[in-house]
Amino acid sequence: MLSAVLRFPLHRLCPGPRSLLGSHQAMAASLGPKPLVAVCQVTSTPDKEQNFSSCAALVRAAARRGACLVFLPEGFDYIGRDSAQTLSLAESLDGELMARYSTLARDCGVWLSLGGFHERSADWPSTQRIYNCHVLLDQTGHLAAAYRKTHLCDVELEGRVTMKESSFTNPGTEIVPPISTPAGMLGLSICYDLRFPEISLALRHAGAEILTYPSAFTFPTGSAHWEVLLRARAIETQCYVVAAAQTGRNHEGRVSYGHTLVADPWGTVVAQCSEGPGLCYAEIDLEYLRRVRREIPVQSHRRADLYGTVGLQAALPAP
Ligand SMILES: O=C(O)CNC(=O)[C@H](CS)NC(=O)CCC(=O)C(=O)O
Repeated sequence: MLSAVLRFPLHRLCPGPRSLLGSHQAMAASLGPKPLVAVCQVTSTPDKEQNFSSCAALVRAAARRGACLVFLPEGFDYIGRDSAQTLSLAESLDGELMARYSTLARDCGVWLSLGGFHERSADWPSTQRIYNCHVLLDQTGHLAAAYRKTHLCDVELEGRVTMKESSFTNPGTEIVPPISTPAGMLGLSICYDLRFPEISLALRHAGAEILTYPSAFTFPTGSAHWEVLLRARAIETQCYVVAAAQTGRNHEGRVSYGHTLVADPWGTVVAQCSEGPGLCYAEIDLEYLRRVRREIPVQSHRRADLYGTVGLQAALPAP
């Protein structure tokens, strides 16, 4: 049976991947419509089945609107009540849940950024810890990239927030070079990584045009830091910044800050979700990005002779 989404012209607003289009100049000359991205805000719970239905409904709605790349937040698969439950629900990248997302990407013909999948890897039997893995699927459902969160959130705000991600998660050991997507070159990070400008600069040096921070921020830290940090990363790197977020009550003991947003390379918030689960959309204008970079060429004004080469030493190839 044909699913409902197939009745809609899915690729109306989506040019093909950069690699198929050739150089930046060819892209600029192509005068096609600007790629549209969709950013999802959800309230994941420990119920994986329910979370999948909610996320899939948002992805289908985004595909109907013509988005070519859809972003889901950290913990899109589930948010566990405690670390024991979080560990017990985790799957591998070739498990059942990823297979369902792969089918979803293929059926809808969209790329999926699945931030913060709880991944059981080959070292699970020995470490009994998981990875916090940002999975990127292409529009045929194939794995385009996987980045494992490198900065783990071990934070204690006295009497308010206790997070000890390292007690159940192994840190990732590498940064992943930006990936060519139909919306632009995409650099992958996750949540707490947002606090480290070094990784954003490393991705920028390696050619990123869009940085993404799928997140599950706490309320006290989110209300003080979320938008400021996201806009700062956008301004410093002159990239689009896309941040899908968990919102609301995930379970009895946890509330997430929400405020899913997209900032453009000038730092302007160009899309934002309101309260509760939902979607926001943004056009990615790479002509505008290039203008911002031309007008304020910070990248060529850096004084590595004075303060070293933050981000440049990363083991990433230059574009
Ligand atoms: O554990 C899961 O299931 C999903 N992962 C998370 O919720 C992670 C680790 S506990 N949360 C953050 O990194 C919040 C960062 C934050 O709030 C800040 O930097 O202020």
